[in-house]
Amino acid sequence: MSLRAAVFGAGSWGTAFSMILADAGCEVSLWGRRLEVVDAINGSSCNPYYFPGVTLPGGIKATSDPEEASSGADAIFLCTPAQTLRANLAAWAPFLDSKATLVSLIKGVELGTGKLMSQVIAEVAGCDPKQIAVISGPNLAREIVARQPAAGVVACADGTVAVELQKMCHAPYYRPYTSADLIGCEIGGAVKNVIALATGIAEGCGLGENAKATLVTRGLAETARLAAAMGAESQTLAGLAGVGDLVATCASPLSRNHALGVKLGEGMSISQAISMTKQTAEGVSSAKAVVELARNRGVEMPITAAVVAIIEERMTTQNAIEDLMGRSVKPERDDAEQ
Ligand SMILES: NC(=O)C1=CN([C@@H]2O[C@H](COP(=O)(O)OP(=O)(O)OC[C@H]3O[C@@H](n4cnc5c(N)ncnc54)[C@H](O)[C@@H]3O)[C@@H](O)[C@H]2O)C=CC1
Ligand SMILES: O=C(CO)COP(=O)(O)O
Repeated sequence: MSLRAAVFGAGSWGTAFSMILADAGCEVSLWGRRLEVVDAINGSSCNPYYFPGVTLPGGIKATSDPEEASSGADAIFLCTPAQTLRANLAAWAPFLDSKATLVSLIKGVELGTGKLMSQVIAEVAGCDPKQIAVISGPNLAREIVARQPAAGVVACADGTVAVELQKMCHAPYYRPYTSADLIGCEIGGAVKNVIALATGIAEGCGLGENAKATLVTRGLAETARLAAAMGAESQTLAGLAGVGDLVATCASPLSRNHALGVKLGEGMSISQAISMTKQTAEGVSSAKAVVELARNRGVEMPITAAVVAIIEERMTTQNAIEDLMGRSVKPERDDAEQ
C-alpha cells in the first residue's frame, strides 16, 4: 500500500516536492491557499502560476481544505514562507493527525523569536521532537521539476523516522541522505539565503569571481560558527545542507535570493527589488533574525551583518565592501593560534 503525504504550500517548492513524493510512489495531497491554484492543479495536472508547461505526475490531488489535505497522512510536509509558519500551523493544528511526522521544507529563521522552523513546529504543534523532521539541500525547484538529478538531507532525531521519510522521497532523480542534525541543516539552509544575497550584490556591483568565492567561503565560515554555537555537528555544514546548498544558491540565476541581491548591487532600492521578486526570497527577512541569533550567542557574522545593513539602507554596497575589506586581519581558522 502506498504511503500518504500531505504537502502544505503549493508554491514552487511545495509543488516540486509533491512531484518528488508522487514519483517516489506516495499518494500526495497538496494544500494550496489560493483556489485558482488548487483548481488548476486538479483540472490540468499543472501549476501554471509557478511551472507553466510542466505536467505533474498522477497521484497529486490539490485541496484548499487543511482537514482534507492532512487526512490519513503518514507525514505532513510544511512549505509556506518562514514568517507565516507559526500562524498557519496554529490554524491547521486541530486537523493534523497526532501520529503524523511534521517535516519542515522551509529555509528561514523566525523574526523576533530567532526560532528555527523545527522549534516553531514543536511549540505550536506540541508534538514529540522525534516526530519533527527537516529536509534541506541544493534543491532549486525549477531543476527538480525538470527531473534533473539532485540530493538532499532528511534530518530527524529518530533514525527510524528519518529512514521512513527517506523512502517516501526517494525518487529516480532525488537521492535523500539521512541525518540526526536538524539544527545544522536548518542553519545551513537559512544562512545560505543571506550569503546568496551577498554574492548577488557583489555580482550586481560588477565584482568578479574572486570576490564571490571569498563571500561563499567566508560565508560558510560564519555559518559554521553560528551552527557550532547552537550545537550543530560541523560535518553537516560540510555536507549537502551546508556547502552543497550554499554553492547551488550562490551560483544559480534560478535562486530568488541571488537574483534579488543582483538587483540591489545594480543600485535598486530594497522596496523596488522586492516588488520585482514575485516569489519568496527568505534571506531578506531571515538575515535580521540570523544577526540577532548570532549576537545573542556572541558569534561574529560580518557578511550577514553587512547584508542587513544594506537591506535596512543604513549602508551603501560600496561602504559595506570597504567595511568588510577594512576589518582587522586574522588567521583563516577560528581555532588557529594567534
Ligand atoms: N523554490 C525553491 O527552489 C526552494 C525553496 N525552499 C524553501 O521553501 C519555502 C517556500 O518557498 P517557495 O515555495 O519557493 O516560495 P514561493 O514564493 O514559490 O511559494 C510560497 C507559497 O506560500 C504561499 N503563501 C504566501 N504567503 C502565505 C501565507 N501567509 N500563508 C500561507 N501561504 C502563503 C504562496 O501563495 C505560495 O503558494 C521557503 O522557505 C524556501 O526557502 C527550499 C528549497 C528549494
Ligand atoms: O533553497 C533553494 C535551493 O536549494 C532555493 O533558493 P532561493 O530561495 O534563493 O530560490
